[in-house]
Amino acid sequence: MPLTGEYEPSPSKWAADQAELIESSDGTKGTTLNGRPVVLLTTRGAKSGKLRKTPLMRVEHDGTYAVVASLGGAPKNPVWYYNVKADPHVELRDGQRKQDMVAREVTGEEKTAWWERAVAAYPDYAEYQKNTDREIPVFVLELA
Ligand SMILES: C[C@H](OP(=O)(O)OC[C@@H](O)[C@@H](O)[C@@H](O)Cn1c2nc(=O)[nH]c(=O)c-2cc2ccc(O)cc21)C(=O)N[C@@H](CCC(=O)N[C@@H](CCC(=O)O)C(=O)O)C(=O)O
Repeated sequence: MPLTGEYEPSPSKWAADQAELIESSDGTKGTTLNGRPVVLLTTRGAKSGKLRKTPLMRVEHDGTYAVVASLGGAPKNPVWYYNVKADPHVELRDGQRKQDMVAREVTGEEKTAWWERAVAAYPDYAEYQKNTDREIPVFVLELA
């Protein structure tokens, strides 16, 4: 069931602009960062109930996606992490394809495997993790 509701752009201009470019071009523009593919995650705000759209690096393996709550290695999780914990029903846009998904935070060996895939997709994640004591969370997205 697709997420419906009022969209509230991110106050982070660069993210909001990229989200807007991806959506307004039906996923044909704005889908890279530093030459690496970017996807768009729609979550439901845990307090406002509004739709939030968050560009994230594309991490995919055998048809399954993961998203990484890196926030550049900041000491705290991004807000969208808490939205997903509160309501795991998300929408993932990868280019022109949008899918309703259920997000599940991974731990242990599963996390280790997905972390390797994430770093392969976007090597900066390894740097971010080095720069913070926070263990950067990873969600696997499964078809709803
Ligand atoms: C700025 C903040 O955003 P955030 O959810 O913390 O997410 C921060 C970043 O992760 C986000 O900007 C990402 O898009 C940044 N980012 C990546 N961020 C990542 O964490 N990982 C990535 O791989 C990544 C890649 C990426 C690629 C391109 C790009 O343009 C941005 C990229 C935000 O939106 N804050 C809002 C609140 C949003 C919200 O969800 N509010 C909740 C309530 C929250 C609460 O108060 O409990 C609600 O609506 O109910 C605000 O301050 O008003």
